Amino acid sequence: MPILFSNATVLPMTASGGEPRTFTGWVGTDGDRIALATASEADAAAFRAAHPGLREIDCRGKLVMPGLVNTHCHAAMTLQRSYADDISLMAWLHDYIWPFEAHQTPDDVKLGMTLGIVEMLLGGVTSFVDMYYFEDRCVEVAERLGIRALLGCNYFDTNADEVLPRVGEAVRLAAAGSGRVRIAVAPHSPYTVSPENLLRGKELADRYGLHLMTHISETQDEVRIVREKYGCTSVEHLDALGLLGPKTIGAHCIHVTDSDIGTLAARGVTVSHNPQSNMKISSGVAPVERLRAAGALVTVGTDGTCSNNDLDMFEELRTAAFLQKSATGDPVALPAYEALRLATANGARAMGYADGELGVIRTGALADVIVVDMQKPHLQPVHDVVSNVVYCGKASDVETVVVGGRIVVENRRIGGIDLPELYRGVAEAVARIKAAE
Ligand SMILES: CSC[C@H]1O[C@@H](n2cnc3c(O)ncnc32)[C@H](O)[C@@H]1O
Ligand SMILES: [Zn+2]
Repeated sequence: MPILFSNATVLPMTASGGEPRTFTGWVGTDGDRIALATASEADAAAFRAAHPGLREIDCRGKLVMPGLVNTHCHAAMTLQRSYADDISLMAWLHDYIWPFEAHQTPDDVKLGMTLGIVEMLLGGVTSFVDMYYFEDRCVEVAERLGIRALLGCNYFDTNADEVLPRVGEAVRLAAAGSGRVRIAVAPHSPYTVSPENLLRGKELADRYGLHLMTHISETQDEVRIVREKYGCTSVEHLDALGLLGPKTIGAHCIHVTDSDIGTLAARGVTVSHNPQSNMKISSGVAPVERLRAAGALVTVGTDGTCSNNDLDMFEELRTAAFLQKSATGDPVALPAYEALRLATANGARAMGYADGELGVIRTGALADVIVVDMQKPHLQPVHDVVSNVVYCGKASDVETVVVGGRIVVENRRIGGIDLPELYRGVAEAVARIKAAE
């Protein structure tokens, strides 16, 4: 059903160039696309007349903007939220996360993924990039809840023979759905996956035309391990193997040399910056401003809820901006509009959408749109709407969410989801997994 958002403050965003002006007006959808973005009441009236039976949503005092794109996540790790805090990445993985994950069933992952997607949708995330296991369950949940997703089949050396032969099947499963959910190949990292298995993943990605995603240069420990094994940096290692290209998404990229930065930019790699996870695990600060200056495509992700510990992208992009200002000693670093662009238009590009096709509000773009209620104490007054969104916004300010022209959240409710039942199921699964450890 076509939708008309009326009397809204509209923040269109742009894929490149300067800031477009916000305007007061109307945004209309038809099918999965935006069919109207106008300040003209006459155009809105014509749209109404041409679309009898449309759903009109009064957005007085509200902001209509593109949905947020989370480019690095392990959504099913909601099961491990606050399970292992205040320790280093290596101890966290070896002593807590991997033992916990060893006892998870596909249905547990389905529950964790459901909780993660519910949290993201309610917080205005309309697209996400994920790396985890049991992709068939993840495809099923993403399709059911209506979010847009790029789901990476994660593997290590230990399970490459099990995961890689299933990639083709996952691709076919996703292709049979709505088109909003796609599959990617996801070797865990250059320190846990051998060159041979990295190349097997790359071969599959090329064969099916898929994205490839991995963790890159996340900690000093990684840098040391990779240098000891291969005599070079993680970026040099992956580049020598031919793994870096425009369809590669590298999470973190913290401990990178000037030459690595040049390589990431030259190859067109997406760098998913995950500031809260990096701060919490004390991994370091990614050189976002230097990456941007070199021309790299930088985006924002939350990482999993065991290292964050939530999936609030408003918080995340605020942290991204604050962290660059703090780390560089320059208050001008990563200004509000640029931070928001990382989490909208840049994220869309990272997922393979053409500039202007997603992550912006313009006629012809995919209709992934959110309505933010600005009638909140922390969002008033509005000297600058972008500043308010980036520096004051919260996931809980999102009222309505539309993905591909379909309403998936309305008045902060997701149809067909019984939240108390979901929380009970999650608690039971977690209790069983912990008892088995
Ligand atoms: C790649 S998902 C599968 C695998 O990776 C683990 N993991 C989650 N977050 C991180 C991170 O920030 N760095 C390294 N590994 C991570 C996750 O628990 C799964 O085992
Ligand atoms: Zn991660």
